[in-house]
Amino acid sequence: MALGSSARHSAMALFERAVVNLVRRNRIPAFARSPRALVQRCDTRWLSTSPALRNAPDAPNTQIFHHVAPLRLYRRSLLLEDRTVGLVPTMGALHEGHLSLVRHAAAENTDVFVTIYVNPTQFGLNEDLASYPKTWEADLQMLHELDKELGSAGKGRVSAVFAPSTQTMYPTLPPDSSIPGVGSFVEMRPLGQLLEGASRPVFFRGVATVCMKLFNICAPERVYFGQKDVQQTVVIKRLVKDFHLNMDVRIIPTSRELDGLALSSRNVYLGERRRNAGIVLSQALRKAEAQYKAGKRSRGDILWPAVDHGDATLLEQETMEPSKRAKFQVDYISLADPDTMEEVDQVDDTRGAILSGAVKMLPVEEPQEGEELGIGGGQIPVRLIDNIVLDPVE
Ligand SMILES: Nc1ncnc2c1ncn2[C@@H]1O[C@H](COP(=O)(O)OP(=O)(O)OP(=O)(O)O)[C@@H](O)[C@H]1O
Ligand SMILES: CC(C)(CO)[C@@H](O)C(=O)[O-]
Ligand code: BAL
Repeated sequence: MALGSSARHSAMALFERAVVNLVRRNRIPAFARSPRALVQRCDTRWLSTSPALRNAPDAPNTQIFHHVAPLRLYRRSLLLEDRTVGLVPTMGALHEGHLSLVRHAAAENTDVFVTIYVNPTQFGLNEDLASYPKTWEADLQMLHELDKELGSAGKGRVSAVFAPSTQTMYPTLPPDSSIPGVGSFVEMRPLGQLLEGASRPVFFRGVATVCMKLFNICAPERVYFGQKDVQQTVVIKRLVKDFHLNMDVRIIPTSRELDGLALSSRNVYLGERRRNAGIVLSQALRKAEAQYKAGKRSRGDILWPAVDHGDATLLEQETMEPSKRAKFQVDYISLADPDTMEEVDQVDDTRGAILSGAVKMLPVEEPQEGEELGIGGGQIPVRLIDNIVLDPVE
């Protein structure tokens, strides 16, 4: 008999409670208390369905979860075995940057949970939610390959992928992306309204809210975030501190292309012309960093070469033929305090600072026959962000 979705959820909750009670009262035999045995009855999917194959060293090891109850059950069973969980939240469309987070998580934990969920509440009403890249099968394949590699290296394994629906993540529907927004949200003010938050007003409300949910569901010992999204890392650290969340936050260095462009899921929309021009941001930030390394501490001294480089590159593009150029808008170049992301006039040597920037790559003009234009034919505007940490000086 098919159950309706709320009946299924209640059944799952009852099942979970029953199992936990049995485990507490020691009524579940040892073999059945293994994480795998416990979740096999739930609606999870293995990358391999054969138990014999799963036990081989390079066998598919990762379970896919779409619902909260079975994942919680699995998490609790890991706890009973003194295993630790490192959580890597993502929006999918995985690339080497994401894999680097997983590798770091596997080096410090017995089990890595990767979440794949394109969270609607962090996208404003006019942002690119609808066109955000979705590459589910390729993502699973990448995680599977990485898990095999981790298995042979004797590291922690990618034991769970959590890919919930929006109904699961937002039980009180619908999720709202409007300002001020109706729903249950976590917000950090003014931190979430600065820089990225100024251009994407609901972004950090959505990020903090969905991460709070993911943290509550997965109960990890450690959470892993990329340095590329620096303001997001500050928001997450604040979330963990202000809400007394019992987990450590790890920040992993930005993975880059050889020329310095930060890897990003949205890069697939750039195409060759915009990709070549998009390097302007990382170049500009490097110029400002060089000033800091040369002993400059005032805002003007540090930032002017970055702003100058942006202006000069833009001018260069504007004087090219429309069929060759890639125009962009600089949203901001910032020099900010590492804990508050508020702009600073002078860098305090004991605190250091964050150099960051955002540019919007505009749709390409006069696309050419045979030109590599990226997904969307070069017509989807692409927001690029990047940053450099200016370390405190001893
Ligand atoms: N180049 C990178 N190096 C290190 N971490 C990264 C990199 N790109 C993304 N991450 C991290 O991966 C996690 C998931 O990010 P997300 O799925 O949004 O990918 P993304 O590449 O940042 O996509 P987007 O195009 O939305 O910026 C975040 O913690 C993010 O900071
Ligand atoms: C942290 C995150 C997964 C929340 O949706 C997202 O903002 C991201 O991928 O950086
Ligand atoms: N990596 C941040 C997710 C976003 O841009 O929505």
